[in-house]
Amino acid sequence: MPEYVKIVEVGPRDGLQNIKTFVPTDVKIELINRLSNTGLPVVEVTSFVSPKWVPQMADNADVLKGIDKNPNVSYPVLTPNLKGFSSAMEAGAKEVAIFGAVSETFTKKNVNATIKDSLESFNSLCDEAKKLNIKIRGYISCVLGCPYEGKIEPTAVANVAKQLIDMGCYEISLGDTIGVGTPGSMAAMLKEVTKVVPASKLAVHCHDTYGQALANILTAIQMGVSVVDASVAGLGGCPYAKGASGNVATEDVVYMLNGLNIKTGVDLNSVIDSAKFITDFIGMRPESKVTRAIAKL
Ligand SMILES: CC(C)(COP(=O)([O-])OP(=O)([O-])OC[C@H]1O[C@@H](n2cnc3c(N)ncnc32)[C@H](O)[C@@H]1OP(=O)([O-])[O-])[C@@H](O)C(=O)NCCC(=O)NCCSC(=O)C[C@@](C)(O)CC(=O)[O-]
Repeated sequence: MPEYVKIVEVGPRDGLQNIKTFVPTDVKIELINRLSNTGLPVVEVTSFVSPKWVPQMADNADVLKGIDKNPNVSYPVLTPNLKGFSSAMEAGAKEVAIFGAVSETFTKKNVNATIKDSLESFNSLCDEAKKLNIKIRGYISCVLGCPYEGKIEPTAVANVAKQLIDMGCYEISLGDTIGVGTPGSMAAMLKEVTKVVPASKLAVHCHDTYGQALANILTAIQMGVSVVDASVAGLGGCPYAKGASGNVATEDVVYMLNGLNIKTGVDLNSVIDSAKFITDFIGMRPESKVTRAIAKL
């Protein structure tokens, strides 16, 4: 087991992107500022995607420019293409994330391209990013199952992961986009992917649709993965993945890792306060069982 696990907070982006009512820019900024003071090392801020496709992220530049940048925190943003990349650069991004998938149908629905074309487009984006010394994180969606195509072969995940690493991604986040994985399928997928990309360059990004996220994360950690994506209050879901529900809650991941004596640097109570802040605003109960138990909600 690792001594330290890096938690990548995706709530302000993945958590909010699927919420239909527009969350005002100042609320997004306040959420990110609060999360930045919890000890989280990475807070994904927003996406520079088409506002027609994801209206909730239309204020991307204002959010990125408006937050108080904590020098101990990285603030990546999603960029689907060169247009998004150049807007992200204008707004001062220092790290970007590209997002591929292993399912043709999902890729068409999510970025309106084939897998091949989307990877070619990401390759051009990576060339630009490397010229500017911008760090690039790579996502792969549907690694344990696709809402449209069902079962996904681990070798297909390994193939895309290798291509993203070769493009210059420093880390690949493996997304169980619709939360259908189990410790069994997670282990089988990681066994294949680690043949071509070392576990030290992998992260897991688990949605909790079937209640398997913590078990899947523990499996990944036991196999050498030490980066875990999570979303405050368990908010989240890709708008282009039918049936996607929230990400694993950051509070639940921190609680589990605390119990394993694995350091995260994250203060659980501060994350719970951030979870209450955003769920009070949205008018929902936090999905996190830890927050519900501790805050008696
Ligand atoms: C990729 C596109 C843009 C293609 O969308 P398209 O419609 O094929 O794009 P296009 O190139 O034909 O352009 C159409 C219009 O969009 C504009 N446009 C084009 N690009 C941009 C941009 N970057 N920013 C702003 N505007 C843009 C472009 O200028 C044009 O404007 P118009 O002339 O009609 O006024 C679109 O499909 C898109 O934005 N998709 C993003 C979908 C998305 O954000 N999904 C959620 C994130 S992925 C996820 O959640 C999964 C993850 C990462 O969490 C991991 C997991 O859980 O699996």
